[in-house]
Amino acid sequence: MTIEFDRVGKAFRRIENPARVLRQSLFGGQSPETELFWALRDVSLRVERGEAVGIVGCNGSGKSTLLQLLCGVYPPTKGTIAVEGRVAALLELGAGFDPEFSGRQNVYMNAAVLGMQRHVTEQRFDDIAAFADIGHFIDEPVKTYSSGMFVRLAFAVAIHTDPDILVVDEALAVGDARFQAKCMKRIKSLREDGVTLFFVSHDVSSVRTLCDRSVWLDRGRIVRMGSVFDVTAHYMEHLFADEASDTAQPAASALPEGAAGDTEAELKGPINHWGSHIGCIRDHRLADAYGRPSRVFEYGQTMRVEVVFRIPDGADTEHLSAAFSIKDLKGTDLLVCTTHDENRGCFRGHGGLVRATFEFENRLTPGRYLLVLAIEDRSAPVVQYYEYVEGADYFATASETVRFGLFNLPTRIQIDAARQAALVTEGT
Ligand SMILES: Nc1ncnc2c1ncn2[C@@H]1O[C@H](COP(=O)(O)OP(=O)(O)OP(=O)(O)O)[C@@H](O)[C@H]1O
Repeated sequence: MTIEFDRVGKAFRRIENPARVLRQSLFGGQSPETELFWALRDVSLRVERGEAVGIVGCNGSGKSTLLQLLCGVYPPTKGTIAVEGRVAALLELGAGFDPEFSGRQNVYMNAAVLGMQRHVTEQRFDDIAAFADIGHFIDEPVKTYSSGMFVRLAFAVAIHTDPDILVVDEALAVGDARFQAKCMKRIKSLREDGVTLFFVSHDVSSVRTLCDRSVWLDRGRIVRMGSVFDVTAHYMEHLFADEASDTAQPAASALPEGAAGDTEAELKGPINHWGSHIGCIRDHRLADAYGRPSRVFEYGQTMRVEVVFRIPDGADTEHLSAAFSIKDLKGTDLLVCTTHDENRGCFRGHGGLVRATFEFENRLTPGRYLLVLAIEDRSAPVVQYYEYVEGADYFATASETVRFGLFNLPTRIQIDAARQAALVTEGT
């Protein structure tokens, strides 16, 4: 066991009437009334060494409070928290850095706070500076840094202090794409070394990439906890249901908690199913080039996705779109195809039932995948769903030879003798 939260609650005292504080400071009188606000309630959670837990939830749901309790920033109001191991945290920007000192001085101070001895920091300083990659700014006062530089340095220190538990709160969102990718890579390699990860992000796909478990918080309570795919799918369903029009009826999910597990038996039925016209998708099929239904496809084989749907009453057929996507079992979209983007207005003049057939060469490397089907209204920049089914079907791909990557593009390859070691651009 690395971390255990047992019926943890955290309350903050909030001033009920801020105007009264001002009045009291100006004119004296009765001190302002405060109320207890429970930012977290009854949170029980057990995390084993090496697990990666992604915390999701709307603004104010208690995610940061949970991380701060974990890092010991303040004690819980109720319940107990046990943490075994050294915690390195990237909480809010600025935490742990002194703006008046240079980056270099801050590295030493910050590493010391994180429990590293000075000679170890000395040995690692060049690696830290190289990872942060902020050039001469390393010797400038931190107050002159951009928020991106700040995160770079803070992250560089945190990952070089041999943490047992790494806690990352949104911070990566500040860095540029290259730095984010570098951090993701580094977090993954720390995970392989057995580091426990707590990760808060509004970006569900990075939670899915980095974490195997997830906790969804809402108004301080755990709504759902379990495999990352299952929890984030329900969380997204909730978000979309909120955003969709009032007529949208989120459907009860057909799959129980933990459905994103790995056995075939668990992968039946949709994980996520919602929309304003649920039921407009009448049938679908995965098939080979001859229309024979199949759920196993060879690499390079032609695959078909066939869908029959009823055009929703009153739908604007100019902007109606049928779409499918293929996801890996972590929920990453590997390919997405919509009639709107490929063949806009193709349903013009159609009414009643329509069949859409998508045919493509399977370039997915061996593995298991899920099919998402959607009937969309693309008249506005934000896609509205008449029906969305994540996990409409599941299939596997196979290959006689080893294939790397997620999927490969048809590539023309040419090999010939090179006359010199450099490539020369024609006509220059
Ligand atoms: N020190 C504090 N004093 C009073 N209230 C607080 C304090 N810290 C947090 N809160 C309140 O607790 C609730 C949960 O806050 P928290 O920052 O944990 O949410 P969050 O899920 O991290 O939100 P976000 O996604 O916006 O970062 C919020 O309503 C917040 O206003």
